Amino acid sequence: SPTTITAVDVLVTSPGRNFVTLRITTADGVVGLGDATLNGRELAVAATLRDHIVPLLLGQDAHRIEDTWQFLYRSVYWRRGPVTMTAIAAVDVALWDIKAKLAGMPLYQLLGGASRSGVLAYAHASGRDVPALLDSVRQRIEEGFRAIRIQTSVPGVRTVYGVSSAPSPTGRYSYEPAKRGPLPAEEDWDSQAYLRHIPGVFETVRAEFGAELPLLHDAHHRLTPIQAARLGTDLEPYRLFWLEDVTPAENQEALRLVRQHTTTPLAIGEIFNTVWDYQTIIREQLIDYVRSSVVHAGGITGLRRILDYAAQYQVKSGMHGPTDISPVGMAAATHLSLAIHNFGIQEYMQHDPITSEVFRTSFTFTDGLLHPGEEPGLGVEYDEDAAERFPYERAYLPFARLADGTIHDW
Ligand SMILES: O=NC(=O)[C@@H](O)[C@H](O)[C@H](O)CO
Ligand SMILES: [Co+2]
Repeated sequence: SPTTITAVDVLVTSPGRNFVTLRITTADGVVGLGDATLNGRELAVAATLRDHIVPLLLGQDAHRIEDTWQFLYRSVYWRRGPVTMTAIAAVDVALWDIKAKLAGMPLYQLLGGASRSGVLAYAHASGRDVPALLDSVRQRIEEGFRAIRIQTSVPGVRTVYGVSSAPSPTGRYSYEPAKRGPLPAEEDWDSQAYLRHIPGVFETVRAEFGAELPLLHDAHHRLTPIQAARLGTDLEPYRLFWLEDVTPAENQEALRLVRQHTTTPLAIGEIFNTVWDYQTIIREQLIDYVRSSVVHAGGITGLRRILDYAAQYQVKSGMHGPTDISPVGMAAATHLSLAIHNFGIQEYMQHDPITSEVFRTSFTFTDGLLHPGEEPGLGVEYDEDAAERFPYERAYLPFARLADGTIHDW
């Protein structure tokens, strides 16, 4: 039939950073794109797709999104996990792209239409010291952002998460955590120094920018539950929009202790990939925002189900949107963020301009709001010739050790 899948290509390219893209083509020549990028383990997903999933897709009907999702989720047998769920996500998003193109409408219309005029985005501001941080906040405000994540260095800690060491070629200070090279970079960490330092940083930022500007902060899994409770309490006077990944959450019950101590809103889950990772923390309302992106949580089909579950408990979306989510993933997120009712906020780190030589997007960022645009489907084109100019180079996320050498969460 015209919607039979006749080609499935796994495309690896590195315009500014590594990306994996799945391209599905039907008999009548309709093309769908899915983002399959898993930062630091890109080739694991590429191999899962190329060696195991592509043979299952050829000859199938591209219209059957739900059945394909259930087939891939259950027939793999070894359920869940970032590699499997990212591979399933790429298939899912590519099929939604095709279906929306066949329907002649932008994907958000197929998901129920717009529930708001635009998608509130937040940007990253960072600085090795507070003056540089304040400049970075000013720059983001000038770019039109209405919500800003604050990350800065910590006295006594040589390196630290979220702070770019030098401007990118475009002068943009966006922070690309993965470093190209044969081995991952080792970073140091000191939770007590961090806990002593951060409240004063927000005191200064609030004094400089006032009480209204929505401020976010990412603790990046580094605190114990009681330390997380301490930080959440100390930050209450600064009324954060959210405090993210405040403690590792494989043990979802750990958030009970944090919740008992603080009213600072909590966001968790960018490294989660199914609703089961969230079941306790959503049902017990231990978090306020679900951080999963479309790319790592089983696609539109997977993430929409997590967010519908979250909506029953007044928990909202806060989709992950770093540079290691490709423009395809960002477009999918923007469509879903526009359509769902329980939208919270959308992370938007802005890719290095070189990325747009491969990915041509039609989503817009205007006056602090993203909009997916009116192109049929996702609204993204992939330039395969350009992609070949940027060969893959292995890159790793850093890891952290404490002063005595003990491995710590990065
Ligand atoms: O909230 N954003 C983050 O935590 C990111 O910077 C993640 O460390 C990277 O995207 C992992 O690839
Ligand atoms: Co984060």
